[in-house]
Amino acid sequence: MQYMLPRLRGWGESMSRQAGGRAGGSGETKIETDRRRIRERMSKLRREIKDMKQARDTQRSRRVHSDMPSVAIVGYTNAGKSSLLNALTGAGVLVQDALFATLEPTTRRAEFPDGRPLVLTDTVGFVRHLPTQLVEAFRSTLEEVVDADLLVHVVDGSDVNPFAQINAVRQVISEVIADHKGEPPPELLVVNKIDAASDLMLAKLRHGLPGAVFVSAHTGEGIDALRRRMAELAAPTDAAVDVVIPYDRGDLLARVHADGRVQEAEHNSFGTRIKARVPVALAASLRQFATANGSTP
Ligand SMILES: Nc1nc2c(ncn2[C@@H]2O[C@H](COP(=O)(O)OP(=O)(O)OP(=O)(O)O)[C@@H](O)[C@H]2O)c(=O)[nH]1
Ligand SMILES: [Mg+2]
Repeated sequence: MQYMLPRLRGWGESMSRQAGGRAGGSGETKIETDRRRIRERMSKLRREIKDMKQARDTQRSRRVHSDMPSVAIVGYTNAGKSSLLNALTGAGVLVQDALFATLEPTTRRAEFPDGRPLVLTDTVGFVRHLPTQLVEAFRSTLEEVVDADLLVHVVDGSDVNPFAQINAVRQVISEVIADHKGEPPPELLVVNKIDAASDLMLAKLRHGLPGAVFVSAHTGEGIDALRRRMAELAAPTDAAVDVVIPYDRGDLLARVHADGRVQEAEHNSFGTRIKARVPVALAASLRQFATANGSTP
């Protein structure tokens, strides 16, 4: 943070608005007021981030056991992520014309057009040149990103340079993924604020981002199309099984361990009782061994 203060005029202005007006002590110049406000805001952010970790861990462990696809809404700060969550779910999450209006991931249940449930998580915004201390803090909130089945990457189409925002966000995502040594979830680009974007910029974006969906969280335009794209991309690739695999089917048991995520395993007189999430094709081969209360597709 410290190293940013000298060149933070633009930020300072937004932060001042966010802090609620431009009081400013007597004799303080505008830039001094801004710097003081940023300092206050950042120490508040640091405290709040510390408190979030525990709640997040609880939320995440719950989700691992859920069959619902999880979609994380990511994007540059102020792109309209929270507005999009509201447009998709009617959640009533805080929306503000301010940097870092959202300080912790918010998860809501939603439905695809065919009625299948999903969980949608609104995340903390990204910026370029985030001070090192804060990168660390925010990165931990981005664990949500690593666990997602799909990333809905929101871009502000009314920004002067949406392409730069996209690159900055992708850079942060790839760093987060590299830290977790995981595979990046698929990404769906969503250009938001088309009601406010210029025709020229929209034309450039349509040309440069052929797979993107164009929406306005404000007017609702494109939201249904977005829902349909999300449903296509977040189709579950695995299924929950609860089976007893006989001891002479060591081959199947080995495949469950190799290709699936085992939640519980115990040996009984009939075979190995196993609860796991496995690829849909393997679930079909296991169907014959389903337990009475277990379910296979
Ligand atoms: N014109 C227009 N403005 C929008 C649209 N969506 C969001 N906004 C405005 O953009 C600003 C930021 O919206 P948020 O939803 O808080 O953005 P965010 O990405 O969650 O921001 P952070 O949580 O701060 O990272 C607010 O002033 C919104 O009213 C839209 O479709 N059109
Ligand atoms: Mg937000």
